[in-house]
Order: sequence, then structure tokens, then C-alpha cells
Amino acid sequence: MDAFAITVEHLVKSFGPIRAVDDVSFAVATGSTTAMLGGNGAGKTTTLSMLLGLLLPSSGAIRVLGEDMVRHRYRVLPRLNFSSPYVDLPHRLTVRENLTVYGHLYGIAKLAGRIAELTADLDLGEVIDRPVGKLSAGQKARVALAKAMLNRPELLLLDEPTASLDPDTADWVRSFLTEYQRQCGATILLASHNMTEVERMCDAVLMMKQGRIVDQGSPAALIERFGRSTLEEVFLDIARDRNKPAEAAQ
Ligand SMILES: Nc1ncnc2c1ncn2[C@@H]1O[C@H](COP(=O)(O)OP(=O)(O)OP(=O)(O)O)[C@@H](O)[C@H]1O
Repeated sequence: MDAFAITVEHLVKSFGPIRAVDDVSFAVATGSTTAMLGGNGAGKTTTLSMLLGLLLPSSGAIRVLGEDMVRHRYRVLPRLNFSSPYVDLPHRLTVRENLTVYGHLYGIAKLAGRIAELTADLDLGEVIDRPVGKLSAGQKARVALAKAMLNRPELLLLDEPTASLDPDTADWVRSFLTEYQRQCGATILLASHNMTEVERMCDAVLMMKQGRIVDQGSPAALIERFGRSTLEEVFLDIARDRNKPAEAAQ
């Protein structure tokens, strides 16, 4: 098994004059939970979209699970999955119909059994035959997670996995992900604005600003380097360009 589930070198994505991702290089250790942090517009979603093969890079190299993502993404897509609050599942289909459609798309064997397992794991029994459009945000988030788990991914890319969830549901989702990772040794890369979540779940943090990675390390190492007591304070220091320690400058 490769030491790194993801390696990115000199990745650039331009939209006309905007360099949304501006010469970014990083590696995500296999089996880690790594967070991508940064203010609005820092380039997190654009980076995740390139890792998923949804957007083509303007330049640079991406290897995901040992494969070149630009040239061979169809080899690797069956081994990963993603969840994002910005991607809606078809509203008129029930939860079961949605999971069935995606299960067929992913070529899952014994699909009915897998859906039954996920219904139990994600506590979807009450909503399984209801249209997705009629569910609450928290219920939709659990359905989106079930969709992301259908193929038992080795790599999970999550865009703000707990955005708009109440603290109880958010905590439940975090525990679910941590348990999945413990059982399967999966790698998780998530974009988040929730610093407490990142401190609790993540081994490593990539700090993005204006399309670049401006600092990285474990939450504890970053907090120590910035002389702060929480990751939220480190985030604000970086966002506001203050108290920047010499070794953080790149
Ligand atoms: N399709 C697009 N066309 C033009 N500009 C885009 C496009 N997608 C993203 N951008 C721009 O690229 C930059 C990075 O956006 P991105 O969505 O990656 O940021 P983000 O870090 O995910 O932000 P947020 O925390 O607000 O979700 C922004 O300036 C955004 O306006």
C-alpha cells in the first residue's frame, strides 16, 4: 500500500483571470483524516473537484490511490467517493430509489443487502421510502453519507460534512466517520469551517488562502507554532495575517 493516498504537485486551476488554485503541492497520508481549511474562496472546493476528476487541472499532477487522476481516473473512481452539501440527490426519488440508482452506477454486487446494511448503520429506517426532497437537512446529510458509503470507499472526500447540521447530528456524523475509518483504514480528506471538528477528527491540516497552501501540520503542531490555544485562533491569525511565525512563512 502506498504511504500516501493522495499526492498533488504544482496544481493550478484558473477560471479566466482567477487562479482558484495557485501552484499547490501536498500529500495526504494513507489512513489519515486530513482537513483542508481556509476562508471562503480559498480554493478548497476547486481542489476537491480536481481530486475527484470533476474538473481538469490547468496544470500540475495528481495521483490518487496510486493512479494518475488526469489520465486514468476511471481506474480509481470505484475506490473513492464523496459527499457535498452542494450536490443534491434527485428530490422526487425515495431514499431507497436514490441508493439503488447510485448503487447500480457504482456496480455494487448484492445491492439490496448493502442498502439494508447502510439503512441500519445510518439509522435511515424511518425515511428509506420517503422522497429525498421531503427530508430535513440532517436526514439528507445522512442519506448523502449512505450514498458515499455504498462502495465502501478507501478514500472519502467530504466537502463540509457537517455544515447546517445541529450539534447532535453533527457529532453523530463525526463518530460515524471515525468508526468507519477505524474499521476500514480508509483515508478521509475533508474541507471544513468547523475548527472544533477538525481538532477532534483530523491528524493533519492543510491551511489554504487565496489558492495556496500557506501552512500545514497536525492541529497540535499548528497551535503550538502559533502560540495559541485553539485551531480557531490559528485560523484567524492566518486569515488576518497576524502573529505569523517565521517558520510558517513559505
Ligand atoms: N466555475 C467557476 N468559475 C469561475 N470562478 C470560479 C469557479 N469555481 C470557483 N471559482 C472561483 O475560484 C475561487 C475558489 O473557489 P472555491 O469554491 O474553490 O473556494 P472554497 O475554498 O471552496 O470556498 P468556500 O469556503 O466559500 O466554499 C473563488 O474565487 C471562486 O469565485
